[in-house]
Amino acid sequence: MIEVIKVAKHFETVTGRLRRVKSQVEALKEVSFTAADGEVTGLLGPNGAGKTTLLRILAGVIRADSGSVRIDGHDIEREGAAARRQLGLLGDAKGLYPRLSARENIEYFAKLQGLPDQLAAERSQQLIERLGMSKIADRPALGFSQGERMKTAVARALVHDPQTILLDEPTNGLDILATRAMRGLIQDLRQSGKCVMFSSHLMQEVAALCDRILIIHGGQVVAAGTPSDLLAQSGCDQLEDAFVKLLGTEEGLFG
Ligand SMILES: Nc1ncnc2c1ncn2[C@@H]1O[C@H](COP(=O)(O)OP(=O)(O)OP(=O)(O)O)[C@@H](O)[C@H]1O
Repeated sequence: MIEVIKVAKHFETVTGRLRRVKSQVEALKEVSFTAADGEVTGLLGPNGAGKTTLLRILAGVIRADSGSVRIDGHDIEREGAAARRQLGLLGDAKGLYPRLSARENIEYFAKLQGLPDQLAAERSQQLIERLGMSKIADRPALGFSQGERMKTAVARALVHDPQTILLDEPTNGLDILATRAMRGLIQDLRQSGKCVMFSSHLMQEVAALCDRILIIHGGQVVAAGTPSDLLAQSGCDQLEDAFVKLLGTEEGLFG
């Protein structure tokens, strides 16, 4: 379960060589929500809405300026290690160690999470089978296709069997078959009682998979609820129209 209370985050940027100009980006402005176990929560918003920033804060990769986050009851500031044990993150970078094989990449992360060698090997093998990676499992990651990299990164995020799973644009760059496999995996995770949160700027993707949807725009939650809640809130009878109305712009949603 994820509990977020009034989380805010800004970034400072400096431009110009001769005359340095400082500016500030308010990436998140007092965002609050709860994401439950056994549900898929979609984080929907156009480019630059604050989705990646929010997921990175939830995963403890960057710190919020203010507000609080609890993962399965553990405060990410005060009980960071306990919170991170419950978390699997598929981040935006998906960097793999190029000289290690897919299996070694997965096992290495399992060991970083504190799994003993044998359990790390067993869990890695289970995920390799579940994700249909047997043919690439023992090849070095260097030269992997986008889909192969994605599968390895997903296995790595799930290898310690986390209760809460954060996926940043998990189908980005995947072909139709790989996208369907990813959707199946997300549904299986929900079925087994996990709390799954994933970000997307594609309305169709979120509508197809999510029990609850959080729409963010300009660093703020502009609407939240089940798909039928969103229809009721917007007064529309099509989800696509509801999203546009709640967001106040069509920008970036249908890319
Ligand atoms: N390290 C950073 N330094 C400066 N600004 C940043 C930084 N990270 C994010 N931002 C800014 O914060 C805002 C939110 O960015 P974020 O990456 O969270 O959006 P997003 O919803 O994930 O967008 P996209 O769909 O385009 O990936 C943007 O205006 C972005 O430029």
